[in-house]
Amino acid sequence: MASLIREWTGIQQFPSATQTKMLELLGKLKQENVNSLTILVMGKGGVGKSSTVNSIIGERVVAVSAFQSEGPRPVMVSRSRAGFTLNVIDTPGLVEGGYVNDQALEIIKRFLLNKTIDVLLYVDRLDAYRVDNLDRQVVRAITESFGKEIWNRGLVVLTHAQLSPPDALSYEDFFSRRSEALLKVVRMGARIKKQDMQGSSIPVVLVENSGRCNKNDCDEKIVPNGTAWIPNLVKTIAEIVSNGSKGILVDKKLIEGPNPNERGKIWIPLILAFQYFFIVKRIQRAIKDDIAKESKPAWE
Ligand SMILES: Nc1nc2c(ncn2[C@@H]2O[C@H](COP(=O)(O)OP(=O)(O)OP(=O)(O)O)[C@@H](O)[C@H]2O)c(=O)[nH]1
Repeated sequence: MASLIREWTGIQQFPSATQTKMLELLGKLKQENVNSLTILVMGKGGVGKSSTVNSIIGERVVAVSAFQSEGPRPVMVSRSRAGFTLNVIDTPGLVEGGYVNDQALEIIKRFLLNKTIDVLLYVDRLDAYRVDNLDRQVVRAITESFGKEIWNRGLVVLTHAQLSPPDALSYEDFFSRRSEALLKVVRMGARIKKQDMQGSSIPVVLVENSGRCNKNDCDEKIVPNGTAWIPNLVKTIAEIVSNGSKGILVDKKLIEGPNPNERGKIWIPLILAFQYFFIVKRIQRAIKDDIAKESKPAWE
């Protein structure tokens, strides 16, 4: 890949418990002959995509802003550690002025040309209470760009995970309702039936990018259910890579979609044969019959 690959020094910023788990997971992947991973991060604007990229890499590699981000994106950050290369691609928000930003999608697709997406992180916020038609359209746009199969390699990331649920709901209840609602939208937008999913359904992972994130005794950042979220996210990514589905190679054909001139070409000989046997032949026969019936021309 044409980007600059740097040593993954950010990993040393993690507490040692996290480092150990991460290196173990990378080791396992290497045992399965996976020496590099390309993770695509997508979602609406302001949901925490760039912050999540920074959290995974352990460095401030992409600009984060409470308002609309101005840093150039898509951008691919590549880091290598002990013979393993991690590529994370941050992308611009997919919604602009209440609509799916098709132009951003086009730019993302072209940026990905000849790359293989190993895992898609579809990012949204945990602290949102509704899903709407726009969410479905965003998922549909991703599906139309990369094919339904991308969701076999997809995982939903819910940021802002350190929240107190409203209406006396327990954290687990709130999380399961929010994830179910989002997964339903993803299945609808991707037009996938539950039974069509390879293996189990799309995993949902909690993320808290804030510096004020709670920590456990080992100094690891935890979400309110007690999970150390960085190793958990990496573990889920590793599970997706090993789930038996294939990564998505973004080639020219995928980017340009089916050639409209090719569409329906296969039917042309069939239609011609149908016309010949059922229309031309019939008319010919009718004319012949007509001639045979008439003894004297009508004009005489
Ligand atoms: N509390 C909290 N804030 C977060 C979290 N993730 C992101 N933020 C904040 O949300 C704002 C937007 O975050 P970004 O990472 O820039 O979001 P983005 O999806 O890349 O946004 P766009 O650049 O608009 O596409 C920033 O102010 C972040 O500090 C999180 O998990 N918890």
